[in-house]
Amino acid sequence: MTRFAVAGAKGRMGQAVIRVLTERGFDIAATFDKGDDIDLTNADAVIDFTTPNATLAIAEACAAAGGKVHVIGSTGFMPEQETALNAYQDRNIIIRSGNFSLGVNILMGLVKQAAAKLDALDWDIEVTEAHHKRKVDAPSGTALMLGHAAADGRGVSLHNAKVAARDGLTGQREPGTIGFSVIRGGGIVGEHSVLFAAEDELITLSHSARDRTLFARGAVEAALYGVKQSPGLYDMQDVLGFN
Ligand SMILES: NC(=O)C1=CN([C@@H]2O[C@H](COP(=O)(O)OP(=O)(O)OC[C@H]3O[C@@H](n4cnc5c(N)ncnc54)[C@H](OP(=O)(O)O)[C@@H]3O)[C@@H](O)[C@H]2O)C=CC1
Ligand SMILES: O=C(O)C1=N[C@H](C(=O)O)C[C@H](O)C1
Repeated sequence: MTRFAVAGAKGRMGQAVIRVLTERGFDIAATFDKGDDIDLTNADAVIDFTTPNATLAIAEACAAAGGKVHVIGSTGFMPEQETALNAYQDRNIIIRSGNFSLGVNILMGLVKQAAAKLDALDWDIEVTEAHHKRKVDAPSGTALMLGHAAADGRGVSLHNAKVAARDGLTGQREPGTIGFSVIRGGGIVGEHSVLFAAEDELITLSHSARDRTLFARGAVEAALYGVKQSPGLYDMQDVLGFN
């Protein structure tokens, strides 16, 4: 039976993961938080919802322990942190997603399809996300995944198309850009929508998360998929068989 370690165990997601593992009767070999030793000796897979810096330290610990399944839910990585993390794919089985829910992973396909069909000169794309007041990164990992799906559909790079902030005398909307808006408040678990706007009609594709347990369930499924894979970089689309 797969033996799990849980990183960020006292956090909102860490607690949800421990609940799901306990309900399903899995062996929790280790739990750790900030300041604790990362001992992965007795674990096959670590589920990690922490911070980018912590995730890099955990990737190193996985590699030092001979290569482990590293399920990464942490968001807010800077480009250089992404590069550093990707370097571990030769040694670890990395399964990383900004959102482990089934719904968001289906939404990504729908967004890509719509973006491919709607002419960039006539249809503007705007991604909106809302989260609880304690979230520290923006736009959310999910919003960025949806932005990438839209950009892929259009055959452009999100890096070039992204407009993440508007304030003051912004000038008119640049055709072909993909805009992001961010709301933070209260206890919102996670709301995402992608608006396709033409002069006379609008399409909105959206997802609403009502409970963190759904992310935790997805992460556990990702780990169970990971123990059957070779070292490499995977995402939730692979786990769900969508790739
Ligand atoms: N991909 C997905 O489906 C989802 C991703 N997330 C992402 O997961 C991350 C965590 O979210 P959430 O649980 O709400 O955040 P929390 O702040 O509640 O939890 C993060 C936990 O990580 C701990 N931590 C910080 N540094 C380290 C370290 N070096 N080693 C081990 N543990 C550490 C924190 O401890 P301390 O408080 O002491 O600093 C805290 O317990 C965020 O990036 C969020 O965006 C969230 C939900 C779903
Ligand atoms: O921080 C959160 O809470 C969440 N973070 C993820 C993200 O950045 O998209 C996933 C989910 O929306 C909740």
